[in-house]
Amino acid sequence: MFKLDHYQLDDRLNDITLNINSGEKVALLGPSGGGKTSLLNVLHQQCADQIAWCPQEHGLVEALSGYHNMYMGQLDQHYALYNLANLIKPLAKPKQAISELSVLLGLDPQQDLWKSVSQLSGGQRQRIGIGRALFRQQESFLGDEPVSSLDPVQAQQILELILNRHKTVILALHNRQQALSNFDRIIGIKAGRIVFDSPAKELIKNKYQAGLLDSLYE
Ligand SMILES: Nc1ncnc2c1ncn2[C@@H]1O[C@H](COP(=O)(O)OP(=O)(O)OP(=O)(O)O)[C@@H](O)[C@H]1O
Repeated sequence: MFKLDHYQLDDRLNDITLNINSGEKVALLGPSGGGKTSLLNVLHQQCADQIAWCPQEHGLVEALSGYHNMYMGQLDQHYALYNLANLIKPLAKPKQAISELSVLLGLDPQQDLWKSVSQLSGGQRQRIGIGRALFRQQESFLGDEPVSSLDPVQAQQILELILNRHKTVILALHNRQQALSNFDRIIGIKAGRIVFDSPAKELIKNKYQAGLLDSLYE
């Protein structure tokens, strides 16, 4: 589904060979500046219109409400006139769907959805960005540290929501434990190279493999 063969991107990514199949749940781990975002961007570009995409910089429109920012996830799936009508007065169907989604994200559908996003906290904005990606309703979700601003309980709930709603998930994460306990496959990236690509269970039970994970951050 996602395939790279000795891929090079200036000095950001070096000799990346990678195959991620439909149905895989993959976490990208590595130090800051290691290349996780660069890799996600390249994978996203391979089939952008079929992906629920949650970048680190959410690119929310500050002046618009949380509702309208979440709706943007489906902007390319509707006619311009439908989008315009919904901008002027939220339409019943997306309003219902986005309200339900906001509850699952721990947002108040009466309050938080209707403030302009410039009035929301960092964690609330992050959840609006996740909501926009979820609202795309695609089989694959790609996200760059999507739960980094959330408390551990909420982060876990939202990770599960993302994992349960998508067949294929690829997330860059900073939290090793979140990666090991929720994902099947872990890819370690450092200085633009893949340092290891391993089943999570091997990293947990095999001492040599666990050492690889430690060395990623040394
Ligand atoms: N647009 C760009 N043009 C050139 N180099 C870039 C660009 N964006 C990032 N880089 C460089 O590429 C390298 C990898 O950055 P990248 O953002 O992919 O890492 P990361 O693992 O996602 O880091 P973080 O965890 O801090 O988000 C870094 O050295 C960074 O300075």
